[in-house]
Amino acid sequence: MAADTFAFRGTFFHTPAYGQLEALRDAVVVIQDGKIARLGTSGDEAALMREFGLSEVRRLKEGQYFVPGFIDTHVHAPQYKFTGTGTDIALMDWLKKYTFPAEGSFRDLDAAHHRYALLVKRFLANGTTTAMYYGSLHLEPNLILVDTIERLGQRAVVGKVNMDRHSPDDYVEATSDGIRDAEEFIKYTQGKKCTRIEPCITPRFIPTCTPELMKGLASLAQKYGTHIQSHISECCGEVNCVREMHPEYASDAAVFEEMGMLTSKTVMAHGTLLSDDDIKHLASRGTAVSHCPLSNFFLGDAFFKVNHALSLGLKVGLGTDVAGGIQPSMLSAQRMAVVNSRCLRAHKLAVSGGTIVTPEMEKDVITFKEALWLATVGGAQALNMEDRVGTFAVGKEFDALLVDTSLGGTAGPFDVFEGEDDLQRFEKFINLGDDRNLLEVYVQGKCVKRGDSFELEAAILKSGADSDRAMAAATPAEPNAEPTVDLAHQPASDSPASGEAEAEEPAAKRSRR
Ligand SMILES: O=c1[nH]c(=O)c2nc[nH]c2[nH]1
Ligand SMILES: [Zn+2]
Repeated sequence: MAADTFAFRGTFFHTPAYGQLEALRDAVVVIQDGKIARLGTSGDEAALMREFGLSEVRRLKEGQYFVPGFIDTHVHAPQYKFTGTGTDIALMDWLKKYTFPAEGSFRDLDAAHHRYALLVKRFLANGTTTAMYYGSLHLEPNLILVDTIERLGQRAVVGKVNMDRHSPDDYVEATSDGIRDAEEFIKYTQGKKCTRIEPCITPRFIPTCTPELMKGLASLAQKYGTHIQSHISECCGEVNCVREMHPEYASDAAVFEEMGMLTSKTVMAHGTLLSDDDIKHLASRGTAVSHCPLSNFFLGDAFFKVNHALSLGLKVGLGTDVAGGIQPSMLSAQRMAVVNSRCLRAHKLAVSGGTIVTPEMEKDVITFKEALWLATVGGAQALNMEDRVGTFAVGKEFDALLVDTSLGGTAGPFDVFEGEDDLQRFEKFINLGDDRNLLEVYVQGKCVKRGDSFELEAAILKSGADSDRAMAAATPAEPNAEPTVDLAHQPASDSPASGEAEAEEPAAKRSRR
């Protein structure tokens, strides 16, 4: 048996169609070279073992299931630092007060290294096998983010943030520098030839980007075939600001269209204030929206209507939008998507002033099955990865979570009672589960997290190769003080005393020697 060929027998849950939860029971799945090579039934087991030279097929225990890995289509990597705080103000002030200072502090590359290791581990532990990340403005911390993702085994689309106006003096770039650094970031990321990691063009949002910058970035996206991400029609403050800045365009979508930003590899976050015409326009370009329900509750001012957008042909994925969204978990995002849809129904009823729930009101409601589809297939579509991930099918890469629903009592987040079938157990996991239920996390057929161990990093550590780097990453120093970066007065090459991580020389520094 080839070392990279193995098989499982058990129940695999996935959502091949919107709202359809399929349980492949007593299935035998053979994984070879990271991909699903065969998907059979228990009756095929002996033949599959012979065909692939397998000496064993691992059987899942009762209450254990596989589900496709979750795909988070919108995360601000540096904002993980303040997730769970700063929830008191609207977007434009929130950016100034919390976000820009936090992102700027990643100029301290040791801190960046330490924080990004914690971020990627947290997301993998919560079952996010693929993430579309916003990085920060400065080039070097973004290279560290890419290195960290590579080392820990996550699949990701990563962008260096660009912003050349209406930004703080110490967190802004000249247009030409921004385009140059974005290109350097793309080359660095593509140069790794890591099939799990793809670069992305990332103009922060229209208010902080000149047309010249956006057009230059769109050319780069075309030249290198990259993804694009930004924010669109996200809240009243942003939309009103864009209308003032660009009275010649009817909407954010019209601005992005003119800048060449709407492609079939573009993901726009939020879209709560998109008109039907905008949605149809995005759909005609193959552009997706990342629905970020929890963040929309805090910063978005309005509901994104998932079912309505899908009915207009839009691609829709799900995002945590850390840190506008305060929970770094796609299980939480799924629950919030359901709650969002129920709020929409309640809102329509309230507006009607009556006590009759009409079929029209019901149309917006989604269940956990639709939410799971958004977190897997919808995300895969948004990232143009549908042929690779999102469901269990022959030829797809094995990105999967081994879920255990049998942790009872205080060892787990929920209890299972007599007579509950596997569908009920699985629904409990989606609605109540957390990282404790995730025994193993697979990306491209590799177990990247098992129990408390991050397996790729542990292997580097064990092999002794690059051991200083692996050691530092495996045991990051705990922060004991706020970094004292004063971006207004400190040159980029300075290393401010941060007290966070001191052990490792940042990979980006070394890689550029
Ligand atoms: O939720 C958000 N988070 C951000 O960082 C951001 N920047 C622009 N618009 C944004 N929205
Ligand atoms: Zn965002």
